[in-house]
Amino acid sequence: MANYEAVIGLEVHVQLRTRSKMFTRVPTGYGQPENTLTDPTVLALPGALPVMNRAALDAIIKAGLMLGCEIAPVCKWDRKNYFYPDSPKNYQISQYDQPICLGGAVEIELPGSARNVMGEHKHIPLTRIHLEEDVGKCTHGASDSLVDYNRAGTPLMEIVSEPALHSGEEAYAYLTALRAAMVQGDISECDMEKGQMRCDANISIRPVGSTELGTKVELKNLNSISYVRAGIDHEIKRQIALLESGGVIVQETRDYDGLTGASQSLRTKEMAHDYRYFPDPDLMPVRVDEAWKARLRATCPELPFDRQRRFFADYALPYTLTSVLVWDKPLADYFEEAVKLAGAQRAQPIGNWIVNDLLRELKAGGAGGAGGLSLSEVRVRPEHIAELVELVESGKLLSQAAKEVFAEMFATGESPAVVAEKRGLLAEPADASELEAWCRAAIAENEKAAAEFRAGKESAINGLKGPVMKASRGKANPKEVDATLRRLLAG
Ligand SMILES: Nc1ncnc2c1ncn2[C@@H]1O[C@H](COP(=O)(O)OP(=O)(O)OP(=O)(O)O)[C@@H](O)[C@H]1O
Ligand SMILES: [Mg+2]
Ligand SMILES: [Mg+2]
Repeated sequence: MANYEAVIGLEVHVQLRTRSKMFTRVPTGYGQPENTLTDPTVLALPGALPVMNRAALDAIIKAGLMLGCEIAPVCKWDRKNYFYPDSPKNYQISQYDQPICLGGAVEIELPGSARNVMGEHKHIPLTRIHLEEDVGKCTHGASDSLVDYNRAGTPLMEIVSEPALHSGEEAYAYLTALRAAMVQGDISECDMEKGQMRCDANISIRPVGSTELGTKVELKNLNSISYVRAGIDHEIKRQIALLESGGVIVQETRDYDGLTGASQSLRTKEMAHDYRYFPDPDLMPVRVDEAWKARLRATCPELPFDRQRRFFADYALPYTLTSVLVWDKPLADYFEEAVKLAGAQRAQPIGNWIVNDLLRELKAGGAGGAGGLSLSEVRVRPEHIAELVELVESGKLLSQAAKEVFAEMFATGESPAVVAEKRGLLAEPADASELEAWCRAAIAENEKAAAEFRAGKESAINGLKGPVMKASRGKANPKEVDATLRRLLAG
């Protein structure tokens, strides 16, 4: 049995988050009554002419810059001709041989050996990104079909990867990274359930070691990232089984059903469309100069993996924290705001409070338990987290008390110092002579621990802290206890 390698290229369609459509002022939208977001241009009534939406061009140029594409100095519009009711014009305005973005790459991370271990990174090269208009939506009933043109004319970009992915897992990682970049760049919300991001997967297999590409099968209607992963893995198995049993792979488009996990042929190569592309005579080519690019480059956010590398370098933050923070831009911004206030040396406890405690409360929806709050609705601000960490680090708040303070602060939005004061949770500044007396007593009563510590067993000091804390009824400042014990033990 030969060993096969899978080769996968993805075509990803992303709706741009513009207020109006690609070639007319009609607003874009989802969930409105059918055929209300239309006008003569959307409906292709005689005499209607397209006018380009600058915001859509801005968005695709920004996307291209974020992904390291070359922005073509000149690009043009072409008509992709086909006859189907989802397009009243009988063609779709797209870009054929002169797309706006060329090259570039999507950086991906594969799963690590464990959840808390960083996985391998790869750069998946892009072929191109072009701009086109979305089409309408057909709903087929038993005896008739209905068409809704609300979606028609929505700015849509198509991101085409090189055939450089090799498994469903890699495709999953690619789509995750791409979606995060587009969401963080405010280019699209990429909600796959609303069709704002859609993916076609082209899949072939070849014997390991071969450099030629095999015959590709295109999978359509993959409407979640998990379905893409499952659909690809299913198709790879199907192709291998077919070749192993002496069959041949035919170039075709298949439909994958994420619910049943089965696929069926939609059309084969013989039935493929001939789109008769030609330049659209109603639209001028687009020239993108340096100033336009520079203006958009200034708006590009740091990509998640770049931010993660900076978090490692600047804050020595562990992977378990960075891998949660960087995928959520508002959360990572919140973290950095708190760090700015409390100092980089406190980044780790700040990260812990945010990733563990704040996120848990957000998921639970706060004290009311309504479930699912967003960061913008939360009353705890970064300065509160910074202050809380400072109180703990200075020894004024013990960790159990800090948890109580956090819960109350989350509920009321009061500052941690105010909450701690009000509830009498602050550690009392110990009288120095009293503290020293407690420490001397603890050393005298725990000769073994004291001797072990003096002999170099660092952890033995913990056996002495307990009695001191007990004597102080939990109010002593642990930092001061530690310092006093060390001074006495050294003397
Ligand atoms: N043999 C192959 N095996 C796997 N992937 C392939 C193979 N050949 C091409 N691809 C991938 O298929 C995709 C082709 O997309 P492209 O939009 O260029 O053409 P298309 O699918 O023919 O056109 P359309 O947009 O009409 O679907 C790319 O992502 C490319 O990497
Ligand atoms: Mg394509
Ligand atoms: Mg295709």
